[in-house]
Amino acid sequence: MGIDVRMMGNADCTDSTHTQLIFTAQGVNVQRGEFLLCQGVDLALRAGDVCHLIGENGLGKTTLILQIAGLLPVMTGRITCKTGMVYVSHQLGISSALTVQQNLQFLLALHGVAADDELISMALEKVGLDGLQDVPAAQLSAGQMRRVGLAKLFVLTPAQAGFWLLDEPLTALDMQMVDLLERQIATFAAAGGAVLMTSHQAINVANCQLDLAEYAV
Ligand SMILES: Nc1ncnc2c1ncn2[C@@H]1O[C@H](COP(=O)(O)OP(=O)(O)OP(=O)(O)O)[C@@H](O)[C@H]1O
Repeated sequence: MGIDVRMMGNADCTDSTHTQLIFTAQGVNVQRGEFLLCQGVDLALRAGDVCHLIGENGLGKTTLILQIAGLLPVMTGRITCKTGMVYVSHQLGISSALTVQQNLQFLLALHGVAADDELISMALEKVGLDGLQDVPAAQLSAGQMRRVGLAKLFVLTPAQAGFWLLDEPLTALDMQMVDLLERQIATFAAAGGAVLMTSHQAINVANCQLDLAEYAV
């Protein structure tokens, strides 16, 4: 991949080649309602950073991602993001009633991007869904469903959304797609984007990691 893997301190990926600060979490408590999972999480990501969020099952990785995405409240601490955000999760966002093409049109519309058929065709081809654009998502395999969500990452530019928040993006993907996605992440980071992603697999393109175990209560 031509990318250095540098496992560095949790709080700040300061070795990034870019200096522009994109995302910060300061003293954030990871919690579901009253149930506190992790305390005082700090993270600073600059343009070019790809951060691997790790921790054992149930520690709160998805919960923190949902808090960052604004889908769960941040009761303690502060999160700032200086750019548009793309959130990809295996649980949310794809409607089984809509076709592949309609789903992607909808996902792009959420980011204020016009449904350009040529752009969508290009993205679907990239993620190996060409020919399936008129198929209802209900008829897709788990891996194909994942690819619909990931197609967003092949359409939006860092200028449109410079922060990617990816929850288990590699789950259910074959090795070829994992390789393609890692290359896309590396390209995005090199173009000035920043990424925070969970995965129980190693991520070759990560340059830092956030270990939630260090903040567990
Ligand atoms: N919808 C929910 N309502 C209430 N509690 C939940 C809900 N989803 C998860 N939890 C609880 O919150 C805790 C953290 O879950 P979370 O999904 O954030 O963990 P995780 O680190 O992402 O785990 P995994 O590696 O298994 O995906 C768990 O103890 C879980 O029981």
